[in-house]
Amino acid sequence: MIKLAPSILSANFAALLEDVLKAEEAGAEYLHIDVMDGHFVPNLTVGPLVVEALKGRCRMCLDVHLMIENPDVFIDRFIAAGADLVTVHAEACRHLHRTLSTIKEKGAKAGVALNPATSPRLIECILPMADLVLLMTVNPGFGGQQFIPEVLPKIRQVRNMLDERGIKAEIQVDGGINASTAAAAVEAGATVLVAGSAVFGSGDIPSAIAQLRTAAMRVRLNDS
Ligand SMILES: O=C(CO)[C@H](O)[C@H](O)COP(=O)(O)O
Ligand SMILES: [Fe+2]
Repeated sequence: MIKLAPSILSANFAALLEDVLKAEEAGAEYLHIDVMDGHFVPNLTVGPLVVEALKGRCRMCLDVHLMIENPDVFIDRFIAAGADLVTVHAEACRHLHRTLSTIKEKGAKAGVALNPATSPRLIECILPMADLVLLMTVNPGFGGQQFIPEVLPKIRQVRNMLDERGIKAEIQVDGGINASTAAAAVEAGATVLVAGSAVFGSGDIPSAIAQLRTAAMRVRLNDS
C-alpha cells in the first residue's frame, strides 16, 4: 500500500487546519512538515509550535522533516510537541547512530534523509534502525522544484539494500512528486510519496490526492 504525505510547505498558512483536514478527508496517511533553519538549507520555515498546534487536530502521522544543522538540539522539542516520525539528514548528523537512537528512545519513529548527491552507502550500517529512508528528489530548501530523475537508480538501490537485509523500512520520496512523476518513483521502490505543490498548490486538494493515489495504484496493479 502506497502512503501519501502532503507537505504543508505549499499550504495556506492563514487557514492551515482547513487545508490539513481536507487532505485527511481525502485519505492522506501522513502530514509532512518541512522544518528549515536557514543554514542547512537557504530557507526558513516552521518549528515545534506548528507541530503542537496540529497535534490532536488530525489523525495523520505527523511526519517532521528536519532540514537543520545539529538536529540533536531540537529532537526533544519536536517529539514533545507531538511528532510521530522525525527524519534527520545524514549530511547534518555527526553521530547518526546516536541521533536515530535518541529519536526512538523518546518514542517517535526515526527517519534518515539523503540529498540527491549523497550515496546510500553512507547509511548502510544504520539501516536496521531506520523506520524510513527519505530520498530527496530535489535539492532541499524549496517547494515547487522539478523532480530529479537521476535519483531513480538510487531509489532502486535502497529498495534492494532493504530487501536483501529483510528490513521493512519505508522509502519516502520528496520533491517534485506529482501524478506524472509518482509512477516512476513507486516503480523504483518508493512507498511514501511527499507532495507539496501538487496537493496544496493545486486548488483542489481532494482531486490532487485522488490523482496521486491513482497514479501510484496503477503501478502496483501492473506489477501484480
Ligand atoms: O522537503 C521539501 C523541500 O526541501 C519539501 O517536502 C518538498 O519540496 C515538497 O514540495 P514539492 O512537492 O512542491 O516539491
Ligand atoms: Fe520535505
